[in-house]
Amino acid sequence: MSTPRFPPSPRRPVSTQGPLRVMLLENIHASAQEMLKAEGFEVERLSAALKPEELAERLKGVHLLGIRSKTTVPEEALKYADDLLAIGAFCIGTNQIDLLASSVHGVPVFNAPFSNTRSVAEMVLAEVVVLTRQLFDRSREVHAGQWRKVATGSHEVRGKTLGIIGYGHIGSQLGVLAESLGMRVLYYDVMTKLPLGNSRSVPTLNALLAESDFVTLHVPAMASTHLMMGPEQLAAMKPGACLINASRGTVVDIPALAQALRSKHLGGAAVDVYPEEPEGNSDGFVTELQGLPNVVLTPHIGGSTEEAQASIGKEVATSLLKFVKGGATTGAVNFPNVEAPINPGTHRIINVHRNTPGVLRDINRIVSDLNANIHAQVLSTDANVGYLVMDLDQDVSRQVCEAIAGLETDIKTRIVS
Ligand SMILES: NC(=O)c1ccc[n+]([C@@H]2O[C@H](COP(=O)([O-])OP(=O)(O)OC[C@H]3O[C@@H](n4cnc5c(N)ncnc54)[C@H](O)[C@@H]3O)[C@@H](O)[C@H]2O)c1
Ligand SMILES: O=C(O)[C@H](O)COP(=O)(O)O
Repeated sequence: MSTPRFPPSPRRPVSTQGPLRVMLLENIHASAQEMLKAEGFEVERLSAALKPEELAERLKGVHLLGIRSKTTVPEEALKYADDLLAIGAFCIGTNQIDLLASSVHGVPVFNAPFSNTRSVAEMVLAEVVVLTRQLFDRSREVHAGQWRKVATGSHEVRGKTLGIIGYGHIGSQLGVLAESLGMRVLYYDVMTKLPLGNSRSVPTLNALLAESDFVTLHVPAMASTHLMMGPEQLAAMKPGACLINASRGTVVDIPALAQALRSKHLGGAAVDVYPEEPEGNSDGFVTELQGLPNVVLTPHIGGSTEEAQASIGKEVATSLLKFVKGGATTGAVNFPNVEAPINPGTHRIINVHRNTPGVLRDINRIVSDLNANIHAQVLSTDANVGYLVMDLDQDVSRQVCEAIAGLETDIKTRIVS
């Protein structure tokens, strides 16, 4: 766990006068833009990711940032983003964002934990059939005018074993779908998970690799999953088995996979995610897996369906709006979760501070010295920050807000009126 590096206290509330500025990157669905525009926000929507240096430059004056899996948000980019209120990750993974730095800069991160999971599960199931029938290779041959009608090496999926690594939202849905095709489903997870249908958990990764005709990865990118499928694990797979990775590119050792395919130890692979991916659609792409037989390569499209993207757009825009308008942090992945009902006729102060003893005492002293009446006050803390939502009489709220922002422990304070 790295040590938090708090930014210098701003000594002023975040200005939310005038329309809030929103920057949406990576072709985020128009549904998000429409919802945010309808609130009077100024929305800029770009089709590709930005490199960290450019992001840092363009974040100045931006209140809300929307990204997907390609935009890396390092601490450097947050340093000068004084007005940034929140980040929306319009996807599941949040490994591309420095979550600790975001938290200590007072910036909650919201994602969409479920909305594209069905799309991934459907694509992986299709790939199981495509790989076992070598459909891509046969199709490529016919496109090239070659007629090669063969049954050798082609199989039904009925009765075959699907091994799922990571039995979370995607893995468990995939298991149910695979059983409908008559597959036997095994899974390996570091957590105890309820087996759905007839699926069965196995105690170790090796046990799963030894029994599966298809191995599919559905784990998050984290230190413990980094290169979890390396030469040893690939060698432990059944001869002729196929590997599918639609999780994160860091999970599979690509040179080792290429070698296992070239040596014909594995019968095929479908790969959707790569250790390094291009920022946008106009960039070129090279991987060692290109040109290998029975290898399906897709450009990180597991969650890219119209249904999933429209739903993610609405889901994350809703979280951002609830945070901007009422300070709700429910679902934020790096922040204490607080949601307080709106008190009509009051002004709401939203404050993020360093979690050190005595901050609430200092804040309440300010309120008391200014003779303000508190209508509601909710505080929640985590190891690094405290998050306070407080409803006050309207006549003194601005003075209270200025005074709280002047505290040594202040990270980010604003008023919603
Ligand atoms: N290709 C795409 O477009 C696409 C789309 C959506 C999600 N994803 C990726 O898929 C990942 C999984 O998504 P999800 O919604 O199923 O996540 P989830 O959090 O619901 O499930 C992940 C599961 O992995 C398990 N796990 C963690 N470490 C493990 C380990 N070392 N070994 C075995 N199991 C482990 C967890 O306990 C959990 O059950 C996401 O984190 C994201 O990176 C990719
Ligand atoms: O984390 C995710 O949800 C997936 O990897 C999809 O990412 P994308 O929205 O960048 O396609």
